[in-house]
Amino acid sequence: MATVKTLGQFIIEKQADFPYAKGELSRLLRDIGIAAKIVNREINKAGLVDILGEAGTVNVQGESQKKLDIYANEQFISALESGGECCLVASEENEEVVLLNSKFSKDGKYIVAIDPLDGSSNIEVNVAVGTTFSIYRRKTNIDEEPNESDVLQRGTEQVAAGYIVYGSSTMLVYTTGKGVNGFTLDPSIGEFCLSHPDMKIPEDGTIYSINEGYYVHFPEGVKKYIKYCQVHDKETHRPYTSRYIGSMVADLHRNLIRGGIFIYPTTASNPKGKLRLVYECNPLAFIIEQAGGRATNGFKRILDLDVTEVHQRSCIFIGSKNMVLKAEEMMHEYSPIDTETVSL
Ligand SMILES: O=P(O)(O)OC[C@H]1O[C@](O)(COP(=O)(O)O)[C@@H](O)[C@@H]1O
Ligand SMILES: [Mg+2]
Ligand SMILES: [Mg+2]
Repeated sequence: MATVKTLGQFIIEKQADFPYAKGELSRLLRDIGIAAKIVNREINKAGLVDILGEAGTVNVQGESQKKLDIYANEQFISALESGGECCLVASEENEEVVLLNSKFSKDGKYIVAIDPLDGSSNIEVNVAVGTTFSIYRRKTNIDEEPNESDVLQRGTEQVAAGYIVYGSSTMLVYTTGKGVNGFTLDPSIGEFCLSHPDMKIPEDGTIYSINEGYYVHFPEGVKKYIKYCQVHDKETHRPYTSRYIGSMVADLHRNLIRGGIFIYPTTASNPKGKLRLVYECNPLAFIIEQAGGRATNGFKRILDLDVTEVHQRSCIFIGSKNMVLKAEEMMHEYSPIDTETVSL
């Protein structure tokens, strides 16, 4: 009989990969798993409880916050605070970084950046949404008060990252830099169980994922790439299929399993891109790279981008390696960046 391996068991087992590990990161990942279960419980019965709709507040991005954005944010922050391994949180829903001050967490060695609810526009319509998380070691000493500078680290400094997708099933997918593993929540035992070991994204795919509603505002290189995807060419399995859920986590998860590319370029309304580098692009880029894929801003590796602001935005080309390389080729040819004037 197949034995299940829970997330907790797997994390402890993998701790052996890190000779100096004392279990802090394992406990931190456990805390994120606990908050994910609580948020999942509310999402599953969203229509029955007063958790749908607007919260009546606006976040630092100028977006109106949904009740579920706020609820998820509170659940993750309180789980991290009571867990004691994290001393500071950067969240999409908080303008300032959140100092965790409980007697346990103030000495926490880790920083967590989080998008508590990704795909907010899909909450009310019962379409998959997600959570993303990124974990760093603090840069400030244990006797110093952690601050924003602890968050302004390049994606290459992540010690772990992952996402939770709340879809037809709920899955938690994460990496600590040694491959990517996926766990499905079994509601009957209330545990995330290993269901997708050692996930790899196909080097090529036939799915492209971009909001074509903004087509006229896209850089020429992106327009050319979309046309490339739509050309009829049996040999290269084109035309590709267009799929766009509108929840980045769900679009990425599909492409991780099937192969494909997700692009959120610069647009007229978002000249620097829409998605946030620290808690959307960096964690997903770490996952996709660890699964054998590629993630750039069309010119430079996402994980190498300098981080100067907590809510900084970036454009992103992410997914199957050869598809991203092709899109970059188009960007270099049709939308070259003058690196003299534009810092990447
Ligand atoms: O509606 P658009 O402009 O295509 O944007 C959709 C994108 O915005 C997001 O919803 C932004 O994330 P949040 O919902 O966390 O703000 C992504 O999940 C998604 O990929
Ligand atoms: Mg998001
Ligand atoms: Mg969000």
